[in-house]
Amino acid sequence: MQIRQQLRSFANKVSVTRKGKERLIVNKMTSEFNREQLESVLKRRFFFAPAFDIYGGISGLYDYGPPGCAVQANVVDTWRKHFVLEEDMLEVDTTMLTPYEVLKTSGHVDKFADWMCRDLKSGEIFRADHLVEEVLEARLKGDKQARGITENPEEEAEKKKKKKNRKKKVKEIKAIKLDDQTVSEYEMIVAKIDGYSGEELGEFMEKYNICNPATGDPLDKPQQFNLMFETHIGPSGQIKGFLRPETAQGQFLNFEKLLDFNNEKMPFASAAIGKSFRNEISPRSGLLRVREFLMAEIEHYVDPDDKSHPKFHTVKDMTLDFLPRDLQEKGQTEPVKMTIGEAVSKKIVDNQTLGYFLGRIYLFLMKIGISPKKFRFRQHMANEMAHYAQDCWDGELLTSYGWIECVGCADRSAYDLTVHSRKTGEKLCVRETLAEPKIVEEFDCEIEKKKFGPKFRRDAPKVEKWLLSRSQVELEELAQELSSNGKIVARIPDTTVEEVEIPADFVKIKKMKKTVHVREYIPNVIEPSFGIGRIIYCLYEHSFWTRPEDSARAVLSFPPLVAPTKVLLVPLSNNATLQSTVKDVKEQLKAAKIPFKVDDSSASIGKRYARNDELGTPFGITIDFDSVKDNSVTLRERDSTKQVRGSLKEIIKAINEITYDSKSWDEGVKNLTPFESQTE
Ligand SMILES: Nc1ncnc2c1ncn2[C@@H]1O[C@H](COP(=O)(O)OP(=O)(O)OP(=O)(O)O)[C@@H](O)[C@H]1O
Repeated sequence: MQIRQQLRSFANKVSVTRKGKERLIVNKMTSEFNREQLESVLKRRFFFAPAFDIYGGISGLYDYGPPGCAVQANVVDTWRKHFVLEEDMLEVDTTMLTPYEVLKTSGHVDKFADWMCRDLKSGEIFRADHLVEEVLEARLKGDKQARGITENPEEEAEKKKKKKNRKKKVKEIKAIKLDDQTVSEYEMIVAKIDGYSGEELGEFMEKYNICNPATGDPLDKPQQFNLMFETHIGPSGQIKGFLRPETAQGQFLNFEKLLDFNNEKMPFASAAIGKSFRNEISPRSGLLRVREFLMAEIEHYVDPDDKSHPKFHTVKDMTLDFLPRDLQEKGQTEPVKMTIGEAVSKKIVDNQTLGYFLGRIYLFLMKIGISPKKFRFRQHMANEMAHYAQDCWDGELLTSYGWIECVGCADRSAYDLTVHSRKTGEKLCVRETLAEPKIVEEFDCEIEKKKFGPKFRRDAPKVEKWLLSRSQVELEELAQELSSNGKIVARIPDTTVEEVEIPADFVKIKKMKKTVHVREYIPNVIEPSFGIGRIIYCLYEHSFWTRPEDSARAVLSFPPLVAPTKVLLVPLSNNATLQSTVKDVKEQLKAAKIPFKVDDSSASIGKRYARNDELGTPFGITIDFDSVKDNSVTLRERDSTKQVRGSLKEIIKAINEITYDSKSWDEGVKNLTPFESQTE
């Protein structure tokens, strides 16, 4: 929820116990998990690599290689089917280049920023909150050491092992005892680190003497740094713009066209998948904090008076891990298990539509292979959210860097449509014909049209349009302004003057009884927002393990649905007799649209399988001399290394059912013959 976090100057402080940001210090994974080994596999097998590598790279920019691309394509495909198709969403593809005006109106130009501070000597730049956090955590750790308090020995050993390879700002931890008061102050700051203003961070830096941790040189006061990449559109350099920091604004701006496309029916949702750009001050933790990343966002438009969801019953009995704000306020970090139905009925989750999407987000993540044990929904604290947001939950995944926000799900109220409507004068609202006409008391705006031309000249149509498109709340304010000042003074978009003065005799704004046939409202927006790259990195961690009998043999246990290649085809040997069968099997796999790779190298079958376990290939088909005789092949399952034998037709059927119909291995191969093999 970047925009909500960045717009928190509206809601200054966060009293959150500890948001799961990347933690360079605490590795909460099981002791078997070895991040260096995973990273080495991902690098060696070219899942991804630093962009512009041979030029030295630029931090926060990465290229995906063939397996990384295939995983991404499969995750995006699953997302599209799970949300866009199953939920009848309207997908749009909007431009990444966004004019200044749009992002000024949305609040990004003023508020989409983090705090940075500069080393006065070397010019090195630090992200202020990360720096304060890391320095204080290091001092707290030094204090524990000085007091002889040891942490979990397993974790300690793991950390020592990794310490050497880690590039950290805080290089050394000195065992220095702090007084109790300082310890509790440090702990409180670290716990609430997400919510401090630049001024407060500056005060901590001064009070606790926080300098460049590597050199001890002094740092400048924190300055706000806008995270958007600025550019100019067109050769004149006159049109200022930005690379978009989220896809959401492009969707809001198309609201009217989408509503029309949907035959004016509500509720409905738009969706977009596309790159977003954020000039992060200190990109780190691999794919988790980068400067260019793929987002998949949904904007679900709903009646503010009725946030029920027709399919809520399909998720209401799902039990999930929730970390609500009241628990966080009490310092609790353990989530509670609850059904979505209970969370909504107790108003822990604000409404059914939000609850419905929490359920759908969870199901999507499980489908692509995220571990249910490393997932939780954490609610934003009341003052962590933007002032307009009604409720907001982050889908967080546990990684070796700690709990990481991978999906945000917020009720953004009517904020975005309202600000864009105000700015452009376009009504971004829903008009619903009422079953029965209603008598209502409403503000009405009558204008003396003939007076507008002579006074406002070219601006006249814009002033008229602006007045006639005001909402009820705005009309009430304008009526008060007219009665107290005798005129309206307003900034009206695209007029030739900065402020327009409308005299009292040009316009009458009065409350009157009216019979209305139409109800007009600005919809609220429920927004699930996915960072695809972050999710994929978590999937890599959650899928990674090594064979107990040989820790050098790494496996990526992707579900077949998202695995880059589904089948490894291995001829038993290079004997020419097998060639025509191999060709035949290839053709049949192609016809069945099953992505496969052939490994006909001279390496042993076991080695060939092991190489592909690292790529997460879920199935192996072995072609041997019996295959030539009777067209039977063996099928090997990556995780269990179990094998079965059957005709190629039966094997293809089993692969398809396991991959695309979510059948388990046992179910998929129940009619095939178990096969004992010495190949592993
Ligand atoms: N720098 C980034 N690199 C990779 N993914 C990101 C980055 N920033 C945001 N995302 C992804 O986009 C999703 C939606 O963006 P949102 O604005 O909610 O994030 P955010 O709250 O700014 O994240 P953070 O607090 O970690 O910076 C996040 O849940 C995350 O998955």
